[in-house]
Amino acid sequence: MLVNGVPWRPVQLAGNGWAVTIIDQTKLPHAFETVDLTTVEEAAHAIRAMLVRGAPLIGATAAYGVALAMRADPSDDNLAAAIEMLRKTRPTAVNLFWALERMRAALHNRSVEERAGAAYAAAADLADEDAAMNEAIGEHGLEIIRGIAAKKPGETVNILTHCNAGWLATVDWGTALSPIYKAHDDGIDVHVWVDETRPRNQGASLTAWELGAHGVPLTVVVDNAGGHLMQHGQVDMVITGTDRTTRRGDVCNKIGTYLKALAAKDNGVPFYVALPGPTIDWQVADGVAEIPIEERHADEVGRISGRTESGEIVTIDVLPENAKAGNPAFDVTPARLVTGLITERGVAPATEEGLLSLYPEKNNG
Ligand SMILES: CSC[C@@H](O)[C@@H](O)C(=O)COP(=O)(O)O
Repeated sequence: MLVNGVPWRPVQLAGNGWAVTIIDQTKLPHAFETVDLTTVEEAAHAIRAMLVRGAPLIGATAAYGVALAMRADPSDDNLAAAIEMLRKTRPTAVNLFWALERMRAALHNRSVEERAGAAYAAAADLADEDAAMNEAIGEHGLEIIRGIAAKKPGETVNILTHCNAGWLATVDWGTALSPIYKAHDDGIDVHVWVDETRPRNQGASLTAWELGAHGVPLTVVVDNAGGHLMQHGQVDMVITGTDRTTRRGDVCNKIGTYLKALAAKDNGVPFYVALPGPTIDWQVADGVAEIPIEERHADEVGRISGRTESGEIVTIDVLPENAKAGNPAFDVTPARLVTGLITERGVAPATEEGLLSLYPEKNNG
């Protein structure tokens, strides 16, 4: 996507051809700052501290982290150590583990002389594939939006989304936002309700920033507004991303997604989830019982950052002293609440049969 007319990916090779440039997403929307990662430790820190975030982007950054490690020391021991370090950064997005296993498979048979070059090539392939998959998700999702638009000619299509599943969360296009970009570019009158997405405000800070930069009309709402908007006919569909989708179609996404799905069910609003194939964890069936949910630091709940009128970025406390805060970062929406899964291969019902119809090579039963 373009930033001030310049094409950007949230992870890309630096001008020197070997460092890895990321956008520091903790600074958005107030400042667009980039950071050059030069070591695997820096890549691990960027994922853990959420300078980069979003399931596909976490995977792509980890892949480049392995490349940085191989440039420094291409030994077997260092390959294993780099993968182990990166595996521990965040527990929920399965794209991280998928990307690391793909890097291991691409490199374990390579000689140490070949490893660094092969690692950069494998990371670049993975990144390009992510961008292509997300663009395809956009095309399939566009058909759904077209269908809704056709039923209300001359009226706005109102779409609610949670967290940030746009181009900032991927290598390009995004997952949930990709169909919205396609619809907007196609001339469909779309408007997006953007959940602010406490505690880190990925909706208010990132989704609003990137949709706004592309000219897509949006309104930021507090996380609890969605049910009310749906009751009053102001939401035509919900689209979210996912960090891990089980083989039977349960979806794990940013905390609060489940409540939106319940409200959508109660109000007859279609609830779609957009994802590339690597976000499916074929080993897992029951998302509630089996997906590890990241518990993040209580400070994310107890503090809020923002910009003062004078332009200074400040962090303030919002809790009484000594109040305990809990911070589960994701929740699981059971498949029965999901209208459809929008993938790069098409749209499937959220069932094992539905997913296997799109990914028949995963059918080993
Ligand atoms: C295309 S991104 C899908 C998900 O990763 C996204 O919706 C999300 O929940 C991101 O969470 P985050 O904690 O910001 O990494």
